[in-house]
Amino acid sequence: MGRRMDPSPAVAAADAYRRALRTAASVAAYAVLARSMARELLPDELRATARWGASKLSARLGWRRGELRTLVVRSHAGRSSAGIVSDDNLLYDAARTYLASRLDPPPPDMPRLGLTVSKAKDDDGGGVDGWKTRLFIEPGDFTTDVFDGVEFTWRSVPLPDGEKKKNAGAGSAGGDRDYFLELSFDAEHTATALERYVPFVMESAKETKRRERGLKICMNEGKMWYIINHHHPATFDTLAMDSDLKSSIIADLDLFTRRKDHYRRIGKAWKRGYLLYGPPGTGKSTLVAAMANHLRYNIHDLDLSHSGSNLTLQWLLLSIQNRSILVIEDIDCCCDAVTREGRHLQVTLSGLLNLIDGLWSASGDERIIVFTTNYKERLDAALLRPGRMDMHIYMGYCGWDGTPSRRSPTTTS
Ligand SMILES: Nc1ncnc2c1ncn2[C@@H]1O[C@H](COP(=O)(O)OP(=O)(O)OP(=O)(O)O)[C@@H](O)[C@H]1O
Repeated sequence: MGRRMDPSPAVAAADAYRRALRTAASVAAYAVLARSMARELLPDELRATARWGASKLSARLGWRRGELRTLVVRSHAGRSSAGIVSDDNLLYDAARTYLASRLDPPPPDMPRLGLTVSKAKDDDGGGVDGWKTRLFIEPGDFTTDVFDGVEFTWRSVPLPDGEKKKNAGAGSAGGDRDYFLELSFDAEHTATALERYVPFVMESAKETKRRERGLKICMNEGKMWYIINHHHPATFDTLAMDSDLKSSIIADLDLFTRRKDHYRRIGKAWKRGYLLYGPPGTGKSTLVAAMANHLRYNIHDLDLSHSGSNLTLQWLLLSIQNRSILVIEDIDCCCDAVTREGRHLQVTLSGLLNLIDGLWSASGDERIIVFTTNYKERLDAALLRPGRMDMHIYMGYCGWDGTPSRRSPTTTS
């Protein structure tokens, strides 16, 4: 007679649940049991899918699985004792940006949407650079979003008339503040909402704003940066370059932007250096423009012959904002050179490198420095030593068939 094997704990649990399900008297009891069963028997991914399916089903059947929790997201972060509205609520603006990107293209089940067309202002609020459209939920309406298998409902709620007055003039969004947002979800997912979904909304909005940002190119004269709009059409798609090399540069840039915590952890300034070298006219400046367009970073094109002393240079470097590319072209000949007026430059290469590694690195985040040269072999050893420029990229002429010549990039750190 064969020996009966003991069932595994999972099989035993499944049998016990099946028996209980058969005898469950009510729909509510069935739902509670099914949820416990899923929690114990399903792997994480399946559980998320099951949760999503269950929430869809419950929405269709009109019954709620659990208690509904609603977070109220107002346009301002609080109110002083005098009743005056205080700082902007960053989540409110981020949620509007995030929802606008989710509503474009408009979902078929939302026949009515709000639309605004506004001037696309440059970052510094200065010049106007075209216009942008934005879709949003009309007051009284709602939209749902599924994140990690959990359903989140965003509802736009009009402010009571009395509150509208108090809000008038607060912050930059004007009439947008005549309503607030409600974020509702099953109360059991409160931790997911606060710890994962809200940060996700904030990050997504940040990314959208980054993509919409108008770019600048800044050129120096004395202590000043002169700023013009940057509309260079070059992108990685238009750049003629070996495809593997191109992909490795894009991957390197993308990794850099995501590694804030990594740089903090290892105690290094969040910056990355690229040395572009190769004959004249092979696309080094074009590559810088493509990098700026890809990252949505401003370019600071530093001409050392216009920067005077180390002190002026220090001033210039310190006034560069985060998310910028600092470019110094023809680095082989711009230090220790002579200006057009015949004066010797007071900037030395070691002074420049010290400033970049020291003060400049300590004064900001997420910055890229690019040196270009036609003659890598003429460069000072201090510039080529490992860790100084993180990636050395050769830009060569195209071959007869139009394929660019290639050398593997060298990564020095
Ligand atoms: N690889 C390339 N892909 C696309 N366009 C290119 C490429 N190389 C050169 N060009 C075009 O040739 C012109 C000169 O290119 P660019 O100024 O970028 O070269 P460079 O290497 O920076 O030159 P220099 O060393 O003299 O500064 C630009 O108009 C650019 O559009």
